[in-house]
Amino acid sequence: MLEVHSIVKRFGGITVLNELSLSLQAGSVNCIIGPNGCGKTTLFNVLTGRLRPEGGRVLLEGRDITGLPAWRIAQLGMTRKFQIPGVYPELTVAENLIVPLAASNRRAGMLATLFAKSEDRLHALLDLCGLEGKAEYKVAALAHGEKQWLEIAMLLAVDADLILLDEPTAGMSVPETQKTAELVKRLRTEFGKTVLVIEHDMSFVRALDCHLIVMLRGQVVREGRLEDIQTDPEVIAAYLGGAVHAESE
Ligand SMILES: Nc1ncnc2c1ncn2[C@@H]1O[C@H](COP(=O)(O)OP(=O)(O)OP(=O)(O)O)[C@@H](O)[C@H]1O
Repeated sequence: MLEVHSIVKRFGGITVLNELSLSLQAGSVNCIIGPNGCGKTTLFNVLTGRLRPEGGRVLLEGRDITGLPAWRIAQLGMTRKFQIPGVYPELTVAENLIVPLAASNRRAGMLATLFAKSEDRLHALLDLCGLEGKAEYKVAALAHGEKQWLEIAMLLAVDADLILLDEPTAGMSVPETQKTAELVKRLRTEFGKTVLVIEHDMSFVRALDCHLIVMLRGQVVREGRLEDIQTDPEVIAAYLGGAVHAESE
């Protein structure tokens, strides 16, 4: 699905991404972990076209997308959630989903059947984000966690193949965090999506039970399952020690 080759990104004299490489299998869930400032969000900005790298290449399903504008990369099938919910607070839950549904149907040239087809998809999306009973609520009235789930469903509505989530559980309670992990897993199991998540919350990482990518100083230093990498001395020193400690507090 995604191949990243030797990406370099500098800000002034500081190299934030230092020949970073990684690849994602289609239909997999992956989680990037790493200490503050190691370049996780910068990587997302490069992948999605918000930042142009000084070196390296990004291939999406074999196609070179390096340096393309963000709107074009979104059109080609990569979509992204920021930390803060990107929802329309003055619209209802259903309306928030209809906007991206309409956009994706129009792209697919299905304007004539837009409403008939969207009805089924709308219900599937409401079910995914657990908001079927609140379809007519104004989004401004939702809890923080509900807004985050709604936005994940909005990403699914545009039908991109690769979904990037930047700290989707930030500001969530423990039950909300667990529910988010279940939702993210469903993106793969029910919808066949490839998912790349940045996350600090180790209870979420455990619940997600997925392929982990450990970043340190702008590079990928380890990959694997949590049980394999959590015993790695470099990972413990760099990140997991502090995170596991934070979880137990
Ligand atoms: N636009 C920018 N201009 C200058 N420096 C930047 C810019 N964006 C990020 N940086 C710097 O690059 C480094 C990596 O930042 P980045 O946000 O990618 O890290 P991160 O791993 O996502 O951190 P966190 O876990 O705290 O979100 C930091 O030192 C940050 O200050």
